[in-house]
Amino acid sequence: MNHEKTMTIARKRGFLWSSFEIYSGVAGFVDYGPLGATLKNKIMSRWREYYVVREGFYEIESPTIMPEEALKASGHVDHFNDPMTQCKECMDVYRADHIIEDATGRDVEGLENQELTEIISSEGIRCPRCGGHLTHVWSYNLMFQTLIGAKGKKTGYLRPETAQGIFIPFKRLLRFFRNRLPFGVVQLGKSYRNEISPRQGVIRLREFTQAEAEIFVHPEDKTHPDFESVRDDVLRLYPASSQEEGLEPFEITAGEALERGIISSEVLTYHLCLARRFLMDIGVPEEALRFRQHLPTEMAHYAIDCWDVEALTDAYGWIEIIGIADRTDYDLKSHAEHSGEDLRVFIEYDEPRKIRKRVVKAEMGRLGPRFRKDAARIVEALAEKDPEEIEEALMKEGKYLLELDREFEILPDDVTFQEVEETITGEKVYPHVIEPSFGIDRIIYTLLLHSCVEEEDRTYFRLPPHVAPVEVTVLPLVNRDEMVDVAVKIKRDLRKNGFIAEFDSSGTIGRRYARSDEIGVPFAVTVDHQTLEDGTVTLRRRDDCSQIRVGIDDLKSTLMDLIRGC
Ligand SMILES: Nc1ncnc2c1ncn2[C@@H]1O[C@H](COP(=O)(O)OP(=O)(O)OP(=O)(O)O)[C@@H](O)[C@H]1O
Repeated sequence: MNHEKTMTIARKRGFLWSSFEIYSGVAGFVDYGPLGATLKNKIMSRWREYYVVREGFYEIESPTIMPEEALKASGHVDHFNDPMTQCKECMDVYRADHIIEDATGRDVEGLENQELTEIISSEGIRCPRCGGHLTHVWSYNLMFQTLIGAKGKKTGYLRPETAQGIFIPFKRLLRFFRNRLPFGVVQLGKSYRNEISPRQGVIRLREFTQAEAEIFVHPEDKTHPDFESVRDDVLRLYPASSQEEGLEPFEITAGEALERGIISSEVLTYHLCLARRFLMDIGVPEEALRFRQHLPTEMAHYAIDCWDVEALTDAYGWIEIIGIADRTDYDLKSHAEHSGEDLRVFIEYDEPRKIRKRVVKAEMGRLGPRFRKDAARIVEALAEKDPEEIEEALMKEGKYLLELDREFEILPDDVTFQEVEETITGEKVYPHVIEPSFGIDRIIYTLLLHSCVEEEDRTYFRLPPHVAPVEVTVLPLVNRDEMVDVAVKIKRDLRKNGFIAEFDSSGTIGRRYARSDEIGVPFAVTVDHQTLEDGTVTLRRRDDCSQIRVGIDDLKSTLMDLIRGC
């Protein structure tokens, strides 16, 4: 369906509104109206059902404001930038890569600012609004900065992604999962990015909702215990090589994509399949989806493999709605380095292993008299050090400086080096992280766009019953008191039993059906003359307008099967 028509209905019927409208609005913010908020909650509940209930991951909730140190460690303070340019005449700002892509059709993601500046100049690209000249390109950090505390001495940022809130308490999470890999943790919530020119409505917001899973796996074991259940799923893939050669996406089973090495690991392939299943479950048609692999120029240097789930839109072409990446050990390693905490996991071997290693032995007879009360801790610290480092310093410099709370000078005769055999039971490793990162707002946009159906005499959202914001409308055939009373009672009874039911008695029955259809209500119950005689009602399906008669007493169980059975 077409963007304009879908958005008109979405606005009119209370799904999505521009925020702060009475104050002229602010780009990049959106209000979910009553139906939009219910739809969003249902989609998020469904997501939880997939990832928390079925996959067995656990959900956590961390603050949306984060201290600078944490985002410095994650790389966001220094690198979470977009290339920006400004019109010298009207002062409007633009994302340089987007403006070039729009003007030339070239994909320039990953190019340096200098290269972008040169393209703008050589292609004669001007301000799309007023035709003015554009400035050189510079890096603009996307995070919203704030000050923490009454004296405002500590710099903080609104989180640009929910993921970091999972990496930071990793040690506690590891203990919660009894020090065993693999395990998965999810977080759903708001993220904030001060996007340069959010002109694309709900798909480029400054405040948006993410649902992210961080799955911690052994770096040498990227299998998935349930891979067989998705092996035959068919994925539409657009690998980097096909993009580079100008080829089209193609369909392939998950099993074959893995065997041919198109997707780097079993666990990553499994998560591509799971994302596809989830999207189809909530009503996004398969034809509107493809999996596009990141090109080497756009992939983060630390990642092994990244795939964007993209959805087709008439207004914006293919848009990324989910990113699924193998982020290796990058995040945990950098948080470990910046915080000084050991964020590795001890992996026990199946069988203990014997190893030979070189150790340093301190000569207490020499160190004792010289360092007295400090001698014991010096001996302990030396045993922890890398013997090669000490040996090299002693050979080259004639001394080794041991840094504790102060410096201690160790001389060649203070230590000896020995080869010993040791039995070790395991080793410490940084887990690798598989990250499916869902943008809930873009998914809702895609769902509304693709479920909006225009037929001869009606336009409606064909939302699956389990995600439709209103599940059933109860209507009296005509506005006679007896029928209205029964209809109101049925609606109340359905609400008490957990159904989202509405009552509608305004206009003709045709208008009521049309209104109910338009917002995607999958079922309508009509109280008519026969109801008053035999206690049955008509149950009408939105999609094909077919009707069946059901006893009022059976209505709940029938609806339960129809809605929850999906
Ligand atoms: N400004 C935004 N508005 C709405 N959703 C967003 C926005 N930025 C990211 N998302 C959503 O969060 C998901 C994961 O975030 P990620 O950091 O991978 O996005 P991204 O690659 O930076 O997106 P883009 O390249 O479109 O800016 C995206 O797939 C998208 O659905």
